[in-house]
Amino acid sequence: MASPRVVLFPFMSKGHIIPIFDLARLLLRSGISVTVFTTPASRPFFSDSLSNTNVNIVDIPFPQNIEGIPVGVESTDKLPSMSLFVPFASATKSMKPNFEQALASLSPVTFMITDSFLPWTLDSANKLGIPRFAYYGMTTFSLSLMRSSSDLLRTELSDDEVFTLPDFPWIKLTRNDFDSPFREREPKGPFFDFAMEEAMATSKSYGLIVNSIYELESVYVDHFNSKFSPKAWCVGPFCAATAPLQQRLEKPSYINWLDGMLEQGKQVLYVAFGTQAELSSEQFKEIKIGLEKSEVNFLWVVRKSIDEVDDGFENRVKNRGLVVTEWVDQREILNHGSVQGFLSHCGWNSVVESICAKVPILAWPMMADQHLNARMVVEEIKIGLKVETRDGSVRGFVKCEGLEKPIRELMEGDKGKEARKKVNEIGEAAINAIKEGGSSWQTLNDLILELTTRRNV
Ligand SMILES: O=c1ccn([C@@H]2O[C@H](COP(=O)(O)OP(=O)(O)O[C@H]3O[C@H](CO)[C@@H](O)[C@H](O)[C@H]3O)[C@@H](O)[C@H]2O)c(=O)[nH]1
Repeated sequence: MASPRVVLFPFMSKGHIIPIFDLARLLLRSGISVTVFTTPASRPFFSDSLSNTNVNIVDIPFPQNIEGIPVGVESTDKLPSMSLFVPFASATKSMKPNFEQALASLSPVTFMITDSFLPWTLDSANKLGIPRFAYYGMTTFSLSLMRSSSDLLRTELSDDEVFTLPDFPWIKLTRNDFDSPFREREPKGPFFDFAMEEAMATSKSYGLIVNSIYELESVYVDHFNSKFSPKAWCVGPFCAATAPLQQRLEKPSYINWLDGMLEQGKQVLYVAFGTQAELSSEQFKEIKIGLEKSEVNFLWVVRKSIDEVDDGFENRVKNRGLVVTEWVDQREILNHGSVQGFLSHCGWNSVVESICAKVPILAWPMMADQHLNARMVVEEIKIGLKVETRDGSVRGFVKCEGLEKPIRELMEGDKGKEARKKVNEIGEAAINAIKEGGSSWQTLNDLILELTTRRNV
């Protein structure tokens, strides 16, 4: 009998594509044939990352002539501004005819996992009688809190007024923990309409795939699955299925730099804010001062032009700090022996990667689900500390002092030590979850069995 075939279709954003590469590896390991959909400009990224696998890669043209979006931009990290997200995401709808044509030409597809940001793929799945799972880059912790808070957020609560939820009385939340437009009293606008379309398609899908681990958020997985549908399946951490590093002639210079730090017995703070967060110039300046004053060794990946950094800063910190403007292998950095802390925006992939590398986090959430992820990191699973905002509010400006103190605490203080101990324990459990007999391994097997039996009925 031919092996089951699964179709994967990530949204065109690095934070959504990268975990799907690892999910493909997890599925291959379970004897599944995998086809991944992408667009021509992203194809090289796919074929490089999946080169040592037999994943079938299909590219379909990305829509052209979308107002405001430069020609050739096929991934959100290349957008001139995140304000173009909705036109970009909405434009993907016109890929539907090509997607359906390619889908129909594949051998029978057992099920498909498509990004929740591609809600129109549900219709394609239904037309061809294929069960669709929506991939959410979020935790069930965030999903449960978002859904359970929606009524309270429609009341007169002020932005930083603390409230709790009857089902989770131990978590203190504020309106500011939720991103716009969801935190508004009367949410509306193009992004809200898009999110409603996404939620509607998800509610009619077969299930939700979550890049998390049952043990990490069992209360929230159980809550979600008892109150909402469709069912959320935690089959992560995907990154623990990552391919071993390939042989290479030369190491990137930042790895050589980290090697040097390790040889001198020095600990390094890794600083990176993902692919989407937009930092103001004022905020950028405070980071430089905070890093300089903290006196720790650091590797900072910036998405801004070097000119904004190059005011003598690099020269002043040259013996202990490295600023990198290129795309880096974040996992290799996090797993480097010298890296002992991560100043992170708490994008969910970064959190999972830090957990698997057993590196404690200094949380500085900026947008999307990041504030809720930061609550999970600091208050729920206690694997990190938080930067301090000037006025103590959730979204306040962070002055250099609000960075300097917690950076030192994370790298050298008792609270950092506790967080490091906790991340070691949780990291070990997370890595074990996808091994034979682990919770995610079992959940994925159950899912495959349910779907293959269903198809054979
Ligand atoms: O130079 C770089 C920069 C990033 N990465 C990788 O890119 C991914 C980034 O993902 P994430 O940390 O989640 O950040 P964002 O790209 O900003 O994530 C978006 O998507 C996430 C998943 O849905 C959300 O949790 C975030 O809030 C949202 O901003 C990670 O795998 C990183 O390892 C690299 O390997 N090299």
